[in-house]
Amino acid sequence: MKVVFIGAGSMAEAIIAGALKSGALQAESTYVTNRANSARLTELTIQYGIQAGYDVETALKDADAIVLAMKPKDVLSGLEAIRSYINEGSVVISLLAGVGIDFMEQAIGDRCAVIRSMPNTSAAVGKSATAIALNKHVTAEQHQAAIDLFSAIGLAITVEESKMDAVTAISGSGPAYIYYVAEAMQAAGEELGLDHDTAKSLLIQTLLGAADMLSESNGQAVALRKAITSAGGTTEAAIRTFDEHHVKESIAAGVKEAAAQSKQLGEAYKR
Ligand SMILES: NC(=O)C1=CN([C@@H]2O[C@H](COP(=O)(O)OP(=O)(O)OC[C@H]3O[C@@H](n4cnc5c(N)ncnc54)[C@H](O)[C@@H]3O)[C@@H](O)[C@H]2O)C=CC1
Ligand SMILES: O=C(O)[C@@H]1CCC=N1
Repeated sequence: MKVVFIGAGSMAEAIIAGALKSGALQAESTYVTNRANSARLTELTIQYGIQAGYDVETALKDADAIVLAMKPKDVLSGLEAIRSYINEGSVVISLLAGVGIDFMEQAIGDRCAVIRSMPNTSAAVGKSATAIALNKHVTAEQHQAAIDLFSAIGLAITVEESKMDAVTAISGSGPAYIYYVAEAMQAAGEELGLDHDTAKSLLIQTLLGAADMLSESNGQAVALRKAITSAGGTTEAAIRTFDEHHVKESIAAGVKEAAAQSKQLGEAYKR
């Protein structure tokens, strides 16, 4: 499968790395281009053995899928670059936050498969949570190929496009919320007298273990928390303090604000 990435940033690299490793992509038929940074293209060629360069004709001709991997603000220049290579059999996969399917259809013509996706940066370690939304031209085969590509970098599910703001707020930005909690726990551990590395090792293993427990129990967060919380014990003291500070409500408010921001950013890319 010939796949061309328009944009050579961190999301493109994360997907390329995961998909090459899993065999969903082959180096000889994976192309990447960017706007200006040729050193970056050389770096990707050396690291992954993929095809990188500025010869758009070679890259885009007969491509099975074109992945838009630039920042949303550059979407029009990206769509303009690919427009003359699009035909009825093309598949355009967008990674761009907030850019609506109808916006892309208007720029390249409402004639080929367009798949809007929202991965996250954990793609770099094969653990993205990716949601995709499809336009009406996507065939069952193209849908499966997209699921296979994103499954190579983690979990891949299909949603209605109207859910993308919620998806972005939960899993697109989500890793950052966990890092935010990690920052606070690391700082508190050090204030309590642990050295930096000890606090870090304990914290990382605690997050990994909790994520595995949550996964194995099929998301039973409340039950898992209660199992740790002894009456009159330390966890109870912590949770009581969190509740006094309305931490749960604050997190929910933050997630909702992210969704509102996603919606607002998307207004500029709607037709
Ligand atoms: N970072 C994240 O957590 C997530 C990012 N995304 C989306 O992924 C996309 C890419 O993000 P990053 O990789 O962080 O961006 P980045 O800024 O690292 O890379 C963007 C690349 O696009 C290239 N580019 C821009 N216009 C171009 C054009 N017309 N033709 C060819 N190349 C062009 C730039 O040269 C650069 O190589 C964004 O749209 C973002 O919304 C999606 C999910 C999560
Ligand atoms: O913060 C952002 O806007 C992007 C979208 C999801 C993750 N990062």
